[in-house]
Amino acid sequence: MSTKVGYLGPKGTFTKIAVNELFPTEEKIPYETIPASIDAVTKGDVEFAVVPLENAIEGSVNITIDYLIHEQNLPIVGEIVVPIRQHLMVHPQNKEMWESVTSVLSHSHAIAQCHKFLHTKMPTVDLQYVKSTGAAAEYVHEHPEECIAAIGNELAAKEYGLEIIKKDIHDYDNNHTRFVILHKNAVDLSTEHRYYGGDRTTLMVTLPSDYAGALHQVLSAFAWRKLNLSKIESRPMKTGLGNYFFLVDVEMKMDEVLIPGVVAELEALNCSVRVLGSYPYYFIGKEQSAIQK
Ligand SMILES: O=C(O)C(=O)C[C@]1(C(=O)O)C=C[C@@H](O)C=C1
Repeated sequence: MSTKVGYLGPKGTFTKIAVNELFPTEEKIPYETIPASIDAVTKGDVEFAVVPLENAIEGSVNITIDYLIHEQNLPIVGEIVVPIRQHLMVHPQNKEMWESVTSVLSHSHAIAQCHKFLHTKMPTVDLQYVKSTGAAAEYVHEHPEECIAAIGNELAAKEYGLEIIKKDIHDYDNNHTRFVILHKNAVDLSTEHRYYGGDRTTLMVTLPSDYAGALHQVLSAFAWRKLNLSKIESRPMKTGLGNYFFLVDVEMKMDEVLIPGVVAELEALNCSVRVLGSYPYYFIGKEQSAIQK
C-alpha cells in the first residue's frame, strides 16, 4: 500500500508544490481546507499532511497554528520552505481584454502578498477570497464567460490552462512560505535530502498569570544555554483578553540535555510547555541560494 499525503488542494496550490518536492512518488490527496487536511491524518485517511504555517510577507497562517493547538494535537515531523512567486492569470479567451477584469480571486494570504500591486494597478477590481490559489485558478478555468483573474503560481496556470498576464506581482522579493509536515507519530524524516537545511524544535510555552518578568525569565532559560531562537510569536489562548501562549522555534534537534533542561526550568517557573515537534527542515532552491552567496 502506498503512502498517502494530504494537502490543501486542488492541484496547482503552493502546498502542492511543497508536496511534489518532498513526496514525489507518494499518493497525493487534495483537501479543500487546512483543517480538513489535518483531520485526514487523525482519521487515518492519509499518513502525512502538508499545511502552510508562515509566509515571509504576510506572517503566520493562523488557522494552522490554532487548529494544531486547540483541535488536533499532531506532531510536526518536518518543514519545507518554498519560494513564492505570485502571478496574475486569466482564461486564454480573455487574454486580450485582461485590463477590464472586474474581479481578482485568490487565497487571502496571496492577495495580501500582492496588496501594493492591486492597490496601485487595479484599484477598482473586486477582490474575492477563495479557499486556495488553486481553487481560484480552477474557478477562472471553469468560467471563461466571466472577465476575472486569479492570483497563483505557474503550476496552477499550467494545470488549469490559464494565461499568465503579469508575472511576479508580489510586493516584496524574497517571498517564501514555510509548510509543516504532520503525522500521527513523531516519525523521523530523512536528512539525506538535497534540500535538507538543519533541524528545529518548536515549543508552546504558556506563562503563569500575573508573574512580573515571566517572559524575561523564559527567554533567559534559552539564552544562558546559548540556544538560538529563530522565532517567537504570541497567539491568543482564546480564554479571554490578555491570555496568550508563545510559540518558540529553537534551532536544534531535541537532545537529552539542553532542551529538556529548558523545559524543566520553565516548569519550575510554573509555565506549561508542550513540544510541538522536533524535525528536519528543507529549503527548495537551497543549492541555488548557496551558489548566489
Ligand atoms: O493557496 C495556496 O496555494 C496555498 O497553498 C496556501 C498559501 C497560504 O496559506 O499561505 C500558501 C502559500 C502562499 O503563501 C499563499 C497561500
